[in-house]
Amino acid sequence: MLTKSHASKQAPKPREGAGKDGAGPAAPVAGSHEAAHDGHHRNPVMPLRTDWFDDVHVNLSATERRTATLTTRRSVKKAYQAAWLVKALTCIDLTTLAGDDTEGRVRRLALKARRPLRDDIVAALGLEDDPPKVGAVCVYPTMVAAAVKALDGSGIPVASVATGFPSGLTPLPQRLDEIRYAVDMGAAEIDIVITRAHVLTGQWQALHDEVAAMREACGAAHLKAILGTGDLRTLGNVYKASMVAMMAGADFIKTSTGKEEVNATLPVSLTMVRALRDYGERTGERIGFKPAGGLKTAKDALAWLTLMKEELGDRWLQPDLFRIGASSLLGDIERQLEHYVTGRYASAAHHALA
Ligand SMILES: O=C[C@H](O)COP(=O)(O)O
Repeated sequence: MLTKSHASKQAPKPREGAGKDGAGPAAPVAGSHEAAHDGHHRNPVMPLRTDWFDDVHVNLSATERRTATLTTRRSVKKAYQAAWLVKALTCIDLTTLAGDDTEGRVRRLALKARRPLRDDIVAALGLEDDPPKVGAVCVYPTMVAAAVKALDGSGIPVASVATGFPSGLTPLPQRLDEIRYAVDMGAAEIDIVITRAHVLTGQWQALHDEVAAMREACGAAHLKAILGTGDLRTLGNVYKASMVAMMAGADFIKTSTGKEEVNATLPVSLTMVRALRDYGERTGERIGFKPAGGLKTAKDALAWLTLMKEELGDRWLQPDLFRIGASSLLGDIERQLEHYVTGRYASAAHHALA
């Protein structure tokens, strides 16, 4: 599905200052040994290397065939499904990004983030000693302060969208200011949106410069780069935009805003995950992946967990490298877990929030 003129199977050694093919240094230009305030390693910025993707072509039908098997094969056996669903829950970026958001809604979401499962379900699963919580709460910049306050002491980070989300079409200085505002308010993660026009017109240096500037504005906060894949037209563009975002220091690459006509799909996700794997092979960096937008069912969560496990291995099933961005996924996961422990389904209204 991905073809390159050079042999992609030759897995290069992790970076120690030199690029894979010896054609030039892959050394970082900033922050090589940086850690975020939570102690996690940061992906350093490296110069743009278009030769890493110039000759990459992504075969759409092969990609679709590969992803079709993810949902038909029984990769996750029934007995393990409950454990996988709990795992998925810990990787959710519990999100509210609506025009009618209020601080009250954000506080209710934070309560749900702290205790995403009812106590009786937690007890029946034998998880009382270490009850699960979600990966992060994701909100608009003006809601960050309320979210930080409501999550105080929980260890759950607040993620903020920024940079003129969802279109990203406000002037760059304002977009950078928006990042700094969200960080000042206490956001530990910033979900930026890229300028899709840079991808559609092949302006890779402009895209690199933009994301690198955003990363600098993030300071110690992690940068998650939303590609808006539904706007990018081809899987080749998705691969290239993923590569450039990672070169510019993105700690995570994320599919969608949830506001495009087409949001997270498995073929797009496979393409991004392959880019992430190729980038890791060339540089030694572990980049996170966040599918987002339109993911609503436990079945969706299992499909994406299977993708991560099969393509990248168990290390990418942890919230520091995998998140699912969703405003309405938690309810179905809770419903399925309730069914697992009680043998019956409650009505959806019982799991109305998130
Ligand atoms: O970043 C997360 C997305 O905005 C969530 O999209 P969703 O509302 O379709 O779940």
